Amino acid sequence: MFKRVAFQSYTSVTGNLARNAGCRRLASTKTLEETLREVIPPKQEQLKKLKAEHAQTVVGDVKVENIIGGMRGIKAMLWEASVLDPIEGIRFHGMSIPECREVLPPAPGGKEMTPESMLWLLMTGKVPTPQQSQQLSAELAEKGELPSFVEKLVDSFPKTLHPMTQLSMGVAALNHDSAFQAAYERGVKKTEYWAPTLEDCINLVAKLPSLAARIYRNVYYPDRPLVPIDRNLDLTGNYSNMLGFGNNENMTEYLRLYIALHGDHEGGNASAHTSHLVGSTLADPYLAYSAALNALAGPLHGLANQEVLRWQIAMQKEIGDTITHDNIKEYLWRTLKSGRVVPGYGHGVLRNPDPRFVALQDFCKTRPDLQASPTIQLVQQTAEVAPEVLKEHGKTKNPYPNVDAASGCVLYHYGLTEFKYYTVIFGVSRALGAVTQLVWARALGLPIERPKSYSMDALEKLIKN
Ligand SMILES: CC(=O)SCCNC(=O)CCNC(=O)[C@H](O)C(C)(C)COP(=O)(O)OP(=O)(O)OC[C@H]1O[C@@H](n2cnc3c(N)ncnc32)[C@H](O)[C@@H]1OP(=O)(O)O
Ligand SMILES: O=C([O-])CC(=O)C(=O)O
Repeated sequence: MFKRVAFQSYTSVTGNLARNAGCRRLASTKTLEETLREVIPPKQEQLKKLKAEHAQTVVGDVKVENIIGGMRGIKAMLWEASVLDPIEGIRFHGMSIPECREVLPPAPGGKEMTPESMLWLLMTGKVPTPQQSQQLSAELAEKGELPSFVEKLVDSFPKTLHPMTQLSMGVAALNHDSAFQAAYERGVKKTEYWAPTLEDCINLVAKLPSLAARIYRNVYYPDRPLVPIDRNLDLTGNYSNMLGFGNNENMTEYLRLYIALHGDHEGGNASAHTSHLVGSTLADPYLAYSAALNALAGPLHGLANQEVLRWQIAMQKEIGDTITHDNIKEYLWRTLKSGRVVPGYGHGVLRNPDPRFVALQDFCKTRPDLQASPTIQLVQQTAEVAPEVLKEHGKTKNPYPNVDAASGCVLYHYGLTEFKYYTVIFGVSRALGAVTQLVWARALGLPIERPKSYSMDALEKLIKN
């Protein structure tokens, strides 16, 4: 059994939410930048105080196992937008996923929180009003078009180039118009860095759907014309439209939830950390996020959602129509005995089922068409069997499903069957957290990242002394 209930039910949190939302919600219709101008000074003060009063306070030990174990467990980064609890999962400025789904404004006519609302929460720590969220949608739609040289660049890629490589290259090329880089060349003061960084970050988030949709069109449907951005739609409404799913409101709602949910997972995960590391050199946000996408493209991280679907479909083909727990168990053992990992299971920090997995499953549970889907049923049944098998296998510290176990099957059911594209959607999402940190790192004046490394000989010498 799970160690603790991963999160409260929607209804049980509603009472607290009204209070939380009330104290966080702004009465005004201030823009994102205006809101940031208000919330940055107290945070700068908080950091100053931490430095002055606690610079020498010890918060943990570093053991040899941490050094050789991928720095697992070392508390070593400042990250404002979210904190991951191994048992409860992610909290965005203290708010759980069900709480966010309850209070973050949806798109007009929709029910799911939008990525814009999530971005606002991540950046400011405040729940936006519906007007603020829609104002941000309008700003993103206005800035969403790609420069024509980036369109030409992306159109020149071979169809066989992985969509994640294309996304990373397209994002890097956007730095041609970086406001931060131009401001740096002009000699802008350090204390002013965050404003041009924010400008780049908003532009990046705005342009990601056009870039990602263009890659989808080029690779899979080269004869299909690309739909232009509709200034009246939210970010995901436009993305879904450009992908060719604009007439499927359920798919658009799923994408809103998916993109909002995958937005941030504290700072230590490989993509977020990469963005922060590269950004700490004062490389502009496009270069920092392009690097992050390369980390996301690894199969132990974001590419796992592609691998999960590939693996589940192969399982489906092999098992045929008689899907039983025993058949699934046998398939799981074959995967493990062949020396492969079970994609979508395990985690570097989590020690319970991922609440993002639970939220995506919850989306399926409320829709009979999704419940009837054989692929979704297979994913659900695998989640019932795999933890016991992985426990018996005895290696992974977390035998439960992570978000990638569930994210692809709904896309597949709605007709987005090209697995190699799945991580691109993750890439559209992860920008929310990465850009938030880039803005805050500049606002707080965080330094270049430079941990100390040791060779094994140097480590042995250190141990002897
Ligand atoms: C959005 C995300 O990035 S979520 C993660 C997506 N990735 C996946 O789903 C891929 C499958 N999972 C994994 O490979 C791992 O669980 C990771 C990469 C997520 C975490 O890695 P770690 O923190 O090193 O996991 P952990 O400490 O539990 O690993 C211990 C051992 O269990 C193995 N293990 C971990 N998860 C699995 C798994 N799902 N299947 C089989 N073996 C596993 C590890 O490979 C490791 O084996 P080793 O001692 O032979 O090297
Ligand atoms: O936190 C991690 O290491 C991996 C993960 O789930 C994410 O980045 O979303």
